[in-house]
Amino acid sequence: MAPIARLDPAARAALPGILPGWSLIEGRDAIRRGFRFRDFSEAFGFMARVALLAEKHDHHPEWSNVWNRVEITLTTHDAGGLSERDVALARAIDALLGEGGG
Ligand SMILES: C[C@H](O)[C@H](O)[C@H]1CNC2=NC(N)=NC(=O)C2=N1
Repeated sequence: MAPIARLDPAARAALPGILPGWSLIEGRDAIRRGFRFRDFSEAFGFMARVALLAEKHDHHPEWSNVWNRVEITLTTHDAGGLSERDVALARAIDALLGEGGG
């Protein structure tokens, strides 16, 4: 299997424009976004939908949930940092919420 390429500097610089809701994590080649819902049921429903997306992408989040909050961190373990897989999954997650348009 071909190795997964990490994002090059130009792709990295473009991230804020492509994924405005996501932030680069200090000291780690990863992006993070926090989500807040009405209650646990809505948060967990969102997580279930993200889980299906993750399986479809064969790319899986690091995440946590506290009642109505979900925090998702994306990085590519097989690449040792950010790759296009993270960008694709982040965009798909944003699209679940009706954001990002394409
Ligand atoms: C074998 C399988 O395709 C890999 O282990 C996938 C699974 N999900 C993954 N998810 C993430 N976030 N990074 C990976 O490198 C990764 N690799």
